[in-house]
Amino acid sequence: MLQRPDALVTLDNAGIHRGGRWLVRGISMSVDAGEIVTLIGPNGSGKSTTARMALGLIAPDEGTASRRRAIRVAYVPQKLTVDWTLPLKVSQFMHLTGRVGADEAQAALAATDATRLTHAEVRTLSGGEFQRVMLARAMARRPDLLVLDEPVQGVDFTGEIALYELIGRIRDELGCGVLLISHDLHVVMAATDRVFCLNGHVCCSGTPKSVALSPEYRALFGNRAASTLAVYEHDHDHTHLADGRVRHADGSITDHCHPDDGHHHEEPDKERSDA
Ligand SMILES: Nc1ncnc2c1ncn2[C@@H]1O[C@H](COP(=O)(O)OP(=O)(O)OP(=O)(O)O)[C@@H](O)[C@H]1O
Repeated sequence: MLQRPDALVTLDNAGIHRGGRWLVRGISMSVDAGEIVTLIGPNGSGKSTTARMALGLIAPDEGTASRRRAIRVAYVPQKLTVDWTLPLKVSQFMHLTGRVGADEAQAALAATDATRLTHAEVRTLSGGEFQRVMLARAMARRPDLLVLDEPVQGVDFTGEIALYELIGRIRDELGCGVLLISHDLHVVMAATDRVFCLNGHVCCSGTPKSVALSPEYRALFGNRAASTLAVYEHDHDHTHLADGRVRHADGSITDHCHPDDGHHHEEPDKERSDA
């Protein structure tokens, strides 16, 4: 794969092998500065594993993972291991790990519309409020790369739209690259520049331009929502077997998927056909 000059992070044919099987394999992707990239795929398809490789938390057993030098990364994981029985105010939580100035913390809370939560107990926050605080905390570190694992988990649909808009604004303000992860995200905001669909490998990738908006959506959220939502749809035409082999639509079984498997019906972004 050609190294993209603006790439913050690049995975090239990267794979992770654990417990006698490949969790992901042949992953080639990158995130550029100022770009929002979304990983979608079913449970266990390797989204978090891929993100962890991109972050450098785990090293690929095959292929390479490279990051731009001196890159600042903020990672909002799917689960946080914090003892919520301890009283902890949002203001304290903002400074829990890493060096964040009081002004930066306040500015980030303001940017995520969470100023009024500054003195709230973290354990009393609603799902959407907590996500805003998590985003503020990540934003306050002024990262070059922001990695968000399931940022809309537990957030209602209207809140989901607002959060995606917020992530877009953070990208605009910081000029950072954003890697979003969602376990079955059919709805990706229009501001998502590229989508990679994983299923142990990159099934397909490209711009989320296969828009399929239902009239119900428009009725529910209005034109503003309609303009920010896109549905990225495709069909899988092969199945990954437990032993790592692949069963194809015609019933044949091979060791690997092939480029002509038919995953690639989504027109890849011509300039970015690096998947
Ligand atoms: N350290 C490990 N050892 C063995 N298997 C692992 C390890 N880490 C993850 N896995 C397995 O790898 C697969 C991919 O996991 P991963 O968390 O990357 O998937 P995901 O797409 O993020 O899933 P979800 O949508 O459920 O969060 C799963 O089957 C998981 O059980």
